[in-house]
Amino acid sequence: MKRVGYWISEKKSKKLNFEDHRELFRNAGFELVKIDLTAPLEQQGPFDVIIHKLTDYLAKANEGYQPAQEYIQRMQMYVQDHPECIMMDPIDSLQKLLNRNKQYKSVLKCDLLSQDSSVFTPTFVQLTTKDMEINRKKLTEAKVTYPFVCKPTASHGSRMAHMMAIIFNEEGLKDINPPCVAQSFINHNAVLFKIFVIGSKVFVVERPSLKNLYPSDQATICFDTQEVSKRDSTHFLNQLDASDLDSSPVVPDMERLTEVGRSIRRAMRLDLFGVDVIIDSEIKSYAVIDINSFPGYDGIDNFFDILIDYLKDVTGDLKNKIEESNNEDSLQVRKRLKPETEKTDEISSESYLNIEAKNILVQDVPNGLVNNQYSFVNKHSNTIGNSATNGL
Ligand SMILES: O=P(O)(O)O[C@@H]1[C@@H](O)[C@H](OP(=O)(O)O)[C@@H](OP(=O)(O)O)[C@@H](O)[C@H]1OP(=O)(O)O
Ligand SMILES: Nc1ncnc2c1ncn2[C@@H]1O[C@H](COP(=O)(O)OP(=O)(O)O)[C@@H](O)[C@H]1O
Ligand SMILES: [Mg+2]
Repeated sequence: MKRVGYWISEKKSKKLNFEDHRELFRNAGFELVKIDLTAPLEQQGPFDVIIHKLTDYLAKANEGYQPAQEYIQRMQMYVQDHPECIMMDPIDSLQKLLNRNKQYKSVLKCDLLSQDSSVFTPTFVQLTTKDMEINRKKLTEAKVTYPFVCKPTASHGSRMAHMMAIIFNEEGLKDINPPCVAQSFINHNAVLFKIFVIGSKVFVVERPSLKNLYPSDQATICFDTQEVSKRDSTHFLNQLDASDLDSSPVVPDMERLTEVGRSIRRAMRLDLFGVDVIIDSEIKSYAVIDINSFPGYDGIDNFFDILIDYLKDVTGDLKNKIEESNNEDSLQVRKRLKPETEKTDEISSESYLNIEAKNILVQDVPNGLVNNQYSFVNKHSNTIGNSATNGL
């Protein structure tokens, strides 16, 4: 029996019904061990794999909160002392997510952004003062355009991380609340695509998003992101204006969305994460606007089966390769091996798109070729039918 150490918050554990899946893990040969971060890890191990969402503690540790620093250090020491233990989403990778400025800079380094001109991250700049002149200059230099979204620099660690403002004009610069990242607003017909990644598997779920917005003399709008992009959000900002209702519906290129997930995985060395992507309603380019560690996977019904398959992958073939290697520090070898496994896995990976929260759309990409025929699996009736891309 392989031992899987895990640490996620109580809230997340309940949301995912994590504990109810112990039996499923056991039947697959994995014993789930809940990690107690307040106690030494050596006595709680050994762990073959560790899965976690430590972003909030890491944010607190960065702020100097001592208990959180101890928890993070405990985890890091364990992984350092046990190179045979595979830690998903290493702390260094999480650090890049916690600060939106660093996060967007990391996205810019993704190979996909240099290879595919239709994938981008909207222009952004970090603002650290309320001084309107300084901010005006920085925004101009960074080519940030009106309207823009002001996002707290810290992406995790408190409710404030999700309180944002949309600034429409120069007068609105007085509403900037530093430290924040200002990012050009991209009109996307109020449709958000959440890419959910579980190792080499990539899923896409459609969500409501913000309506199209234009530069104007209107006052700054403040909003809580948790109210606008959930499956059932019905915020006034989700309702497209009548003049935008006619614009053509956004049809996602599943292969491109899948590649966004893979490319970010390669660049940021993450295993369990989500990417928020919007498609520019004018030029149809794909904008990466947010990366989340261990998201809710809402809409991925068989999340645990897929996670278990991934655990089998990383504790099976990959681990054998690591153990066979005695030339180098095995942790280093593991780090270099990850992209290799990814390449072979790519052939078998599938993408799922949840349409109107009822249908799961399965895209077949045989041998990496894009196939325009999709199969809808209705979750309620289990019936299967076919539809072409433009039938969405
Ligand atoms: O489930 P958690 O741990 O509260 O984290 C949520 C979660 O990642 C959520 O993603 P999703 O499940 O809705 O895809 C994130 O939503 P957004 O991408 O819409 O912001 C939340 O931000 C996460 O909360 P937190 O920032 O506390 O990690
Ligand atoms: N640059 C942008 N252009 C248009 N809409 C955006 C942009 N950035 C964010 N949004 C909207 O705001 C929501 C929250 O932004 P996001 O960066 O994902 O914050 P959070 O980390 O709180 O999820 C998104 O789901 C999307 O609806
Ligand atoms: Mg988001």
